[in-house]
Amino acid sequence: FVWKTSIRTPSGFPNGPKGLPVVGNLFDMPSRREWLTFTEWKKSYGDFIGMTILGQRIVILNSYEAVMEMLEKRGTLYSDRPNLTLFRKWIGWDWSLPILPFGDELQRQRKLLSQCLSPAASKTYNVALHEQALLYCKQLLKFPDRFQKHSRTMTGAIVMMIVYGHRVKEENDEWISLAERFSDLLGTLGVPGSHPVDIFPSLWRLPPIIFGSGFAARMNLMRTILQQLFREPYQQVKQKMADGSIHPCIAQNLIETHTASTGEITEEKSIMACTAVSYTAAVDTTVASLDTFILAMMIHPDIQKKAQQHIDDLLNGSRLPMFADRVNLPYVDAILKELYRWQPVTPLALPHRNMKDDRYGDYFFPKGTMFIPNAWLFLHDEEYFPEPSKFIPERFIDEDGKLATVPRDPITISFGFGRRVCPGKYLADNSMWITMASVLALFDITKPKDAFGNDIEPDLEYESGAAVSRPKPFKCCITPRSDASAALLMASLEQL
Ligand code: HEM
Repeated sequence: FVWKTSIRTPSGFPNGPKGLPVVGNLFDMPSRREWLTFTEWKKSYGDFIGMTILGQRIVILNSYEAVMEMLEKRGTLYSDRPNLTLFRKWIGWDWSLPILPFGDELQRQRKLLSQCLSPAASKTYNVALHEQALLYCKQLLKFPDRFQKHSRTMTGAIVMMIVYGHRVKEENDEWISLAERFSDLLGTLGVPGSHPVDIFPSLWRLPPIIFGSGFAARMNLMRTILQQLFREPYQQVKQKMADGSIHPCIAQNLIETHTASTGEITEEKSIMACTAVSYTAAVDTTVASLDTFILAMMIHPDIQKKAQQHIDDLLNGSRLPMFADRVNLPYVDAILKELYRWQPVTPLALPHRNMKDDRYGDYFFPKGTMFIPNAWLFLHDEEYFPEPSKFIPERFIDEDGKLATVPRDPITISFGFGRRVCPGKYLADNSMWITMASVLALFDITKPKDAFGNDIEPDLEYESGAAVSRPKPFKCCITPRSDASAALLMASLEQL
């Protein structure tokens, strides 16, 4: 213990808060909205903040240029992940792509996903995305107060359809319920990497009951659910392929392209793993983005009206927006970029780790250092985004009313970096665009009123979970813009 926690800071390692003997900076680490503290610390420590927590060296990267050089250009060196022993050993999540260490399995899974989620491949899901956006609007029409629940249902339905060709039931879908149960349990485990077994990995050899019977029961339950999520939807795809009832989907595509002439499916475990992780990776992130969209439109009626005007000018109320209209609706895209910038869903991306000693300028980083890129800071840099706390989509529109080319496009920052960049980035972006365009065309989003007719102001503070930042629950009014828009939605749904 003493050896592990008393590793001396090597010369050239960046400065940071002083910390205590043995525990290091354990008590300096902010427990919520860490990116704001790291941004504040930049004033004292600069672009690199070096810390040690119980022997683990950590560097906060407050410099965009350093992130581009280290995580992007020297990507092979900086693509490992911290060793999340609790996930890997106790709940059996060692196959999960976001936590895989750098190596063959990571590369295999990323290659499989890029075959199905490249920019070109992502376009093939546009029909399914459009359909789900319309169904989402139908739910908004029926039960506007439950907009946050509808965002979750829609995103889950998109993933299950695209990944497994599974059409979810409106209520109590077995896979959605299981995946949601797993997400809820995950939320009870605290910040990944903070459990004693993550800090002292050899503890995993002891039974989890040393942390209490409730904890051990949770570990067991999570392990069981994960096994089900890993195997069963995949087996169902194989079954449906055999009886000819499969809907085109990622799992089917991967099975077909990896079936040898002998009938053997090569890389089958990796196919099962990269499909099974999609739900967890996609839902919380996309739902948080949609919540931010609704919130931003509610508190900026002028921006909402302007976007609606653009849509009306193009379509004259004759139909709802389609993907083909995207090029002619740059203002909707500008709103999306501003959402990624204003309240990034993953303000610190996910931590990376270096696999060899390295130097950057005068700094020295020993192998195994954990790097946390402060994406929030890069997206709130006044030099690139004046008045960064304000929601101003016009930053991304040029003099001709087209999308401007900007030096820091938020989409290149808010989905992470280098060889660990989010593989679902294009799918998520397309899904956000069609949902936003459909909602803007059909609904007015306004603040709710109190008993005296006054606007109820939302709490604009965000909650931070394990990696995702999302608005606190809020209320809003979502009403059809006119009788004609409700009729247009019904007509569009009939054409599906
Ligand atoms: C708005 C929605 C989303 C946001 C903001 C987002 C953001 C991110 C970020 C920041 C990372 C970490 C990158 C890094 O380590 O540098 C990540 C990783 C990942 N994302 Fe997303 N994501 C979104 C949606 C999706 C979707 C729809 C999918 C799948 C269909 C997905 C699958 C993944 C996977 C598998 C990883 C792990 C990659 C790895 O470790 O190599 N994400 N995402």
